[in-house]
Amino acid sequence: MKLPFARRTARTRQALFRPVDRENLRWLWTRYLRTRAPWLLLVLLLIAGQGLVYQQFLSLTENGLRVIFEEGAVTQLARVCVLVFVLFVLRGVLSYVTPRLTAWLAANAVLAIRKDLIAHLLTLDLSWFERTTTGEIILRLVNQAEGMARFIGQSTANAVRDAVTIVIVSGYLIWKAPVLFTVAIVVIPVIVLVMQFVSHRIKAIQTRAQAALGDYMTDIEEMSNGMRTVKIAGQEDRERDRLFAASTGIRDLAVRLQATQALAMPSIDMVSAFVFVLVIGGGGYMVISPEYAFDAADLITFLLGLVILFDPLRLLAGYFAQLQSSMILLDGLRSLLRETPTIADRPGATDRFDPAGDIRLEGVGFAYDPEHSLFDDLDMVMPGGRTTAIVGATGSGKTTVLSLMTRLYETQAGRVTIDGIDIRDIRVRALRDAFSVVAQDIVIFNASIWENIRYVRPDATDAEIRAAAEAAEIAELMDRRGDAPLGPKGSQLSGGQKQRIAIARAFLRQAPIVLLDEATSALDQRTEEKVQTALRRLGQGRTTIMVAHRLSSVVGADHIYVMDAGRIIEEGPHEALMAAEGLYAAMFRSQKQSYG
Ligand SMILES: Nc1ncnc2c1ncn2[C@@H]1O[C@H](COP(=O)(O)OP(=O)(O)OP(=O)(O)O)[C@@H](O)[C@H]1O
Repeated sequence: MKLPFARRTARTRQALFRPVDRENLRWLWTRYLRTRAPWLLLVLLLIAGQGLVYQQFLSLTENGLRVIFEEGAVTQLARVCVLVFVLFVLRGVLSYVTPRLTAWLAANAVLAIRKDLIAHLLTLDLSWFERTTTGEIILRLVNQAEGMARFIGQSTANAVRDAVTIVIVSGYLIWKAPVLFTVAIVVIPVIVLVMQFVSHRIKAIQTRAQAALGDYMTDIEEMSNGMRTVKIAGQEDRERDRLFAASTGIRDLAVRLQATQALAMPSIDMVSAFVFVLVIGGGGYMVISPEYAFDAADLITFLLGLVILFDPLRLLAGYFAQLQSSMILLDGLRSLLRETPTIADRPGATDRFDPAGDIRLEGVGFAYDPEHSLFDDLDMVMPGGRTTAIVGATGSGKTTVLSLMTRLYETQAGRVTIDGIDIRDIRVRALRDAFSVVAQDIVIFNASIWENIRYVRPDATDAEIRAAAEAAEIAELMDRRGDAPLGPKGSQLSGGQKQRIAIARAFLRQAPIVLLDEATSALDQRTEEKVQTALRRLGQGRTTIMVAHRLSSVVGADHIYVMDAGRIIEEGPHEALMAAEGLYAAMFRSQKQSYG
């Protein structure tokens, strides 16, 4: 019978503070709190002051009672009353100053945590962002950081205050009546067991509650981003039901969490009632019995002491219950910081390379998902200063080639070189500075066209921005809209207008290598022709790599690669490919027939 119980206790005891919790707390302390140690010490002193106020109060009350019971001098009674009043004013002052100080300390610590999280987040690989939902990110940066502020600040300060009060008042009671106090604390093991049970459950519920909240935020983000599709497909009801279900899930978990946390306090209440019965009985007997030097004033003071202990004990129990939730939040924050970027500067990485040199893919192997490789042994050469085009069926890997060159993804075999230098030996910042990219997924911020173009080169002059806008055929719209923001994600612009902003950015950036991924696909034929001419001008003397479905736009390229399912199936200049009568020639003819 004994063994299973012992095992169970060992397991639950481990659950109260898991090794990871201890490690996380140590991290929180060394990284964010230790430097603030002098302030924390001051807080502790203020808190200890509050605890001492209670002890003094008890001692004064005892004196006051003696005056009443024994001597009956009114002046002495008045003195006691004044002192009690002064004590409570002092406590009032302390309980105003302490939270102000703790709130300030906590807010600063959380600001430091938030800054670290944001800075770390921006170092993570693109692939991490493609795996992680927006909800999970917001959850950490907003909710969990906020929760940490509460944990570090007010709740911990209060808990320390309560603990100090308990220690000081208990110390006083032990000194006054050790036997009676021993009777009172026999119930402590019961409290410990209840707390272990509660904390174990809270951790499990809080983990699920955090996941549910993250999913809910992701659902909201998806719904609001996809509103156009939702409305056209008439799926408002479905979205509503999805969000209702997610909200209901959160409600259920919140109720369960509160219910479990709330278990802590009534358990203390029940136990306290038992303690009072013991103390009134035992203490009363001691007063009545002549064997003990224990009078009515002693008993009343002791009972008052217990009453004073009662509230901090309840609050402390509540705090321990909350602490378990905070451990889950802390681990959530920590888990983000534990993510390490794989694409980072190698030791000794260089800034020195000639971006105008040839770009080569040598025996490149790559897979997004380990089960399905996309490239097995891919070789490509994009000569410096020339225009290379990559064409082929959708999903054949064209955009991925560009992603590997800019190190948004890392090759898993072989290497990519620029001017003969492995791009992994080049500093990531220096490598990316060498590229201007007009990608398929154009990011437009909710600012003016002007500001949107400037984004890629904040130090550009007004004249440079205007020239870029003119080259991209967007200057007229830019003037017309003035400072008006473009709506979230540029929702007030057409696809072609967004594309022209992206092209203007490429003009403004003036980087030595230009990557154009379906750069003009959304433009009408006349605008496309104008922009293409401008792009040819931009590409002069620069290495240009263009991905296009519309083959008419790659006719002028120096070299064309035709891709299929991650392999190069044909290559050469337009004329040679036409003469070869292969896939390219067939595609070109069929497009010519369709578009004229
Ligand atoms: N981030 C990603 N995670 C997982 N798989 C991806 C990712 N990006 C692309 N893929 C897959 O890799 C393959 C190649 O994609 P890629 O975007 O390179 O093709 P593409 O030739 O540029 O296509 P398109 O002409 O349609 O733009 C596709 O099968 C695609 O589903």
